[in-house]
Amino acid sequence: MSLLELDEVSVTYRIAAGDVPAVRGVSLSLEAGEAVGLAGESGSGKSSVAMALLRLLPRSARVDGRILLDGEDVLAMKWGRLRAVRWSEASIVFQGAQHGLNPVQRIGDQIAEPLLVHNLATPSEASMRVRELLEQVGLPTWRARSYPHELSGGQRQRVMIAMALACSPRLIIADEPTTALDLMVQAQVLTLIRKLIAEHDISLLMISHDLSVLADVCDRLAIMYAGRLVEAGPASADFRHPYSQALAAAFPTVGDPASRLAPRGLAGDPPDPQQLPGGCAFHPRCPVAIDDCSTAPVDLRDVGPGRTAACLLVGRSLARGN
Ligand SMILES: Nc1ncnc2c1ncn2[C@@H]1O[C@H](COP(=O)(O)OP(=O)(O)OP(=O)(O)O)[C@@H](O)[C@H]1O
Repeated sequence: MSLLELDEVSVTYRIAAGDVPAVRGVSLSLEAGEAVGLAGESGSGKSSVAMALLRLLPRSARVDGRILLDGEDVLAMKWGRLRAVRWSEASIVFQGAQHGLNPVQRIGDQIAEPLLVHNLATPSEASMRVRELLEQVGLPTWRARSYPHELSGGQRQRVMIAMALACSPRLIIADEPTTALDLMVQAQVLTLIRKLIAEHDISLLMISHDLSVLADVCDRLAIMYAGRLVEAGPASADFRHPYSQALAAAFPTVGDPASRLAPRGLAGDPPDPQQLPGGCAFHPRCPVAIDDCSTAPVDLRDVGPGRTAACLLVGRSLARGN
């Protein structure tokens, strides 16, 4: 049994202007000990997937499909069970540490909070655990008495990671954990994440718009476009879907400043979810699209060992001369 299984998961926001289909039928599984990356441009629905996993979406969002965490149906959980699952079985590290920390509470108290709220430790056990966690994320133990504004962005992100580890969850969901950081600090935090998931046998679902960041940490990658998965496969192998290829070309290597300044291969903008093009939603931006791409429905299908892609043209690539 997979640790996490998403079966045809959709997220629809209801707003005054109608329904926003942000996530459309995403199926994905994550095995124990595995690190899976979820990539896609801004607005592709990655964060909506992450928030749906622990039912953290606003009330305006409707989630359909099934989400199984260690075999248990997250969408059917009673409130008390859901609270127990959050932090202890799965926790989230959010984008930009500054949003996740309370500015008027000491770092140590914030890390201890999930342990105390879940009755997993006495106050003295919790403060010992806080020291241990600070060491694990590479911060001196005296930092427990600091306030968030006394820390750099990288140090705050380390605190967020310590909080996520506090209750020893089996799964960590990391949503753009390094996006707000400068390149050197980004590399240090990625190294830390790699080390912690290996040492503690934690599964990771990591979300980023930057495929090179994900490829650095993850075993498998799944690519989203306009709310759908367009490709999933091993992180090491070559991508087959034209969108994945364009995204990979836009971010060729971790921390390459040139690629940030001049993303290649991705002209135009993603579609408005309320006005999705027919056929393959990527066809208006696709450099190799043919007429059928604008009309024919495209589902994920096997295109190689452990790899699926939703593109009519994959497999016809020789004929296209690529
Ligand atoms: N509360 C909301 N109400 C209405 N629409 C929303 C809401 N939250 C997100 N959306 C829309 O859902 C779509 C997917 O957004 P989401 O944040 O999941 O994408 P993302 O890939 O994580 O992007 P980013 O990297 O910018 O966070 C977008 O079109 C977004 O505008």
